[in-house]
Order: sequence, then structure tokens, then C-alpha cells
Amino acid sequence: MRTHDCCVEGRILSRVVKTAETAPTTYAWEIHTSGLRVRAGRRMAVNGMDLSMGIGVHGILGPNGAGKTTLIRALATVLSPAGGSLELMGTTPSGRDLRPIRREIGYLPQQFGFYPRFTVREFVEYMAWLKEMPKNEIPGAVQRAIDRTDLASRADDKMKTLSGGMIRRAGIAQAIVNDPRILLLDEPTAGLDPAQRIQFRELLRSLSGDTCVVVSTHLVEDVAAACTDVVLMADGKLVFQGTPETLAAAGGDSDVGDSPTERGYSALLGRAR
Ligand SMILES: Nc1ncnc2c1ncn2[C@@H]1O[C@H](COP(=O)(O)OP(=O)(O)OP(=O)(O)O)[C@@H](O)[C@H]1O
Repeated sequence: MRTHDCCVEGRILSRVVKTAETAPTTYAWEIHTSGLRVRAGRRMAVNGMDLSMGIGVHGILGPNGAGKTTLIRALATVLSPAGGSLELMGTTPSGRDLRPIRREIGYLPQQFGFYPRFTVREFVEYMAWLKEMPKNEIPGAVQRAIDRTDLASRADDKMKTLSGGMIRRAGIAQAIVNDPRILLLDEPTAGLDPAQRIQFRELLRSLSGDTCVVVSTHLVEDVAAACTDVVLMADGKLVFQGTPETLAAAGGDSDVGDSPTERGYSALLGRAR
């Protein structure tokens, strides 16, 4: 175990590097799916996805109902696949004991529960404890997660006194507290003000060197600003995977959108329909 510093726009961010992180990996991709099918209710909301995602920030885009949340829930091992294959860090998550895989995952669901009387620190500590982090590492890890999400001044306030955007940030803090190898964020910027969204993009960039981050969003501009890879979905299927630059280059003047990335998004979706 050692401490690793990285510098983001002049700020030094420290985090504990686990021994497992410096060991050579035996798998090619943090996330690999082949023909993945996942049900949401009666619907096959993910219907044959082939995906490979490694270290970096992967932005999942797609219209309402495309299957983004369902895909992320399957990656978080909350939903079991109905077909195809799913490998996380080279392992197929199956059987009764999913804890070893879940310890390496951070997950911010679209809606998450918390005890309103817990302080921010207690909430993040509780989540660290649920993730079975070693007891002596928890206080430091909680403080780092709170600092990285800019909640230090509210750390000892009760969750019920926070604004919606601050609750979202507390949700991001609990997702990163265990320095996950795979970080899954479903609509993390919903409710954040513009300054907080910019800070969130900085956080994504600081994670992009050693974490496989999957972010579902409706904000095409977040993807252009902070993602190294874009996954575009429609009707449960993969429409496009590539860099934000390739996405932007797919659009033309006649496509709908206020920016090259938005026009690329509309063009690729239009072609898929
Ligand atoms: N519990 C459920 N029961 C039935 N259908 C569901 C359920 N959850 C999702 N669906 C359906 O599955 C499809 C995919 O939903 P999902 O929430 O994964 O899409 P999404 O891309 O995240 O959408 P949004 O952008 O609106 O959040 C939709 O047609 C949705 O109506």
C-alpha cells in the first residue's frame, strides 16, 4: 500500500494505491460484454451489446429509454444478464458471493437511499464499511472522498439539510471512497450547478489515468469535455463507440445541435433509426 499524488489544475490530490492496483493485470479489459442482454421488467432493455471498456472515462449517451440505466445496473451486478456474456476485471460475476467483485466497484445509482439523520461523513463512512474496507483506512479514505467532492465544509451536517446537488455530490463521494477499479455513475451531474459540473469534470479527469469510469448522461457537452470514449446507445443496442472527436466529426451542418458533438450525436442516432 502506498500513497499516490496526482495534480489536477494545480491541486494535489492524494489517494492510497492498493497493492492489487500495481500488480500486473491478467485481463485485457476492465469491462467486456458480448451479446449482452438484460431485462428491465418485461422489456429486453439491453439487447445484444458488444462492449470493451478499459481505463479511461466512458460516456454513455442515448435518448430516454435507450437502456443506459439498465446497462449500468448490470455492470454494477445489481441485475443479472438474461443472455450473452459479461466480464468485469476478467471475471464473470455469478454465484452467490459477488462481494470480491463489488469491493472493486463504485456505483452511484440514479436514485439512492440514505439515512437523513446521518451526517455526510457518517453516510460515506457507512458506505465504506458496507464495501468492507479495512477499518484503519476508512477515516482517511472518507476525508479524501469528501474533499474531492468539495463537501468538506458540510461534512458534519446532516444529509437532510443538504441541497439536491450536494446530496448528489455525497453520492459521488460514497462511490469513490473505496478507490474503485470500475466506477459507475448514473446521471452524476443531474442537479449540479455549472461550477460544480466543471469541478466534476476535473474529478473525472483525475480518475481517468487509473480507473475505468462509466458515466451515463444526457449532457453531450459533459462527454465532449471530460470523456476519453463515447458509447452511444439506442433501443438497447450499441450505435457507436469511439472518441468524442470521432463523434463530433460524424455530424454535418444540416444535423440538429448547437455544437459539433451534438450534431454528431444527432447524425449517428438518425442513421441508426
Ligand atoms: N422496472 C421496469 N419495468 C419495466 N420496464 C422498464 C423498467 N425499467 C426500465 N424499463 C424500460 O426499459 C427501457 C430502458 O430503460 P432505462 O431506464 O435503462 O433507459 P435509460 O436510457 O436509462 O433512460 P433515461 O435516459 O430516461 O434514464 C425503457 O423502455 C424503460 O421504459
